[in-house]
Amino acid sequence: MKIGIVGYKGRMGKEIKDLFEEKNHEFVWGYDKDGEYFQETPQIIIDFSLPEVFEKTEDYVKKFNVPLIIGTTGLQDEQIEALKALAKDVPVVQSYNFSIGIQLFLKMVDFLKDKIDGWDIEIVETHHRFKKDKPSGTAKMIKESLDKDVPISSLRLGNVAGDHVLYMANLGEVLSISHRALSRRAFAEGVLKSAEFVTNKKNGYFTFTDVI
Ligand SMILES: NC(=O)C1=CN([C@@H]2O[C@H](COP(=O)(O)OP(=O)(O)OC[C@H]3O[C@@H](n4cnc5c(N)ncnc54)[C@H](OP(=O)(O)O)[C@@H]3O)[C@@H](O)[C@H]2O)C=CC1
Ligand SMILES: O=C(O)C1=N[C@H](C(=O)O)C[C@H](O)C1
Repeated sequence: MKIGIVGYKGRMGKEIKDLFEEKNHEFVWGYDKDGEYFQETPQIIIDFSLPEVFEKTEDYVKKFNVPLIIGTTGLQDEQIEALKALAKDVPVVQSYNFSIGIQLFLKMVDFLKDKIDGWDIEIVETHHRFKKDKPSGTAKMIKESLDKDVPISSLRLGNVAGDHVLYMANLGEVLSISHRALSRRAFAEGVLKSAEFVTNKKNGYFTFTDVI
């Protein structure tokens, strides 16, 4: 497929471009801080950038009338609503984490959440020093799936690709679930799966849970 990437010069943008090209897909369009790269109209747009770029992404998706895969974190509620509106016309896949491991993590949370009433529960996320948002989108997803207002601690250390730990403790024991992304490849592979997933869809709002 012919892909377009918003944030194509960034860490995730480059990882996604590399993986798609390894799989014989073609990078034909991009948008980044210094503007547009245009070789051809893309068949899909992938956005890993910043919430402030969202309106541009929205405009380009409408202009090209193509599916959107969006992994940018820190989106405002109105931007999620705008994505849902966009999904009436084109397929949209939105997730704050495109790794398989975090999907399994969320399933474990779903299994545990009504069994830990009265326990102390805390989320700790660790990311590279360049990450702009805090707490991570994934930590927010874990909190949301717990249906509880639990504290989140954020560490910004070196070049960590993405660690999330959920701690649960009563007076006698500590239980934890943890996930570590060893590189950004794990997220890029989820993006590729999502791009394949939307190829036969006309429209609709999906998360990565729907994809796997
Ligand atoms: N859902 C998931 O699985 C994952 C989500 N993410 C999220 O993806 C996003 C990108 O992460 P990452 O690649 O590490 O970040 P980067 O900062 O490396 O990439 C973002 C890119 O967007 C560019 N950019 C900044 N401002 C603008 C602008 N106004 N217009 C156009 N482009 C702009 C940046 O340029 P410049 O560098 O010059 O500022 C950069 O090239 C983040 O929100 C992150 O949390 C990350 C990993 C996995
Ligand atoms: O910015 C990152 O790097 C990451 N961001 C996502 C998040 O905020 O949860 C996903 C992953 O942990 C890497």
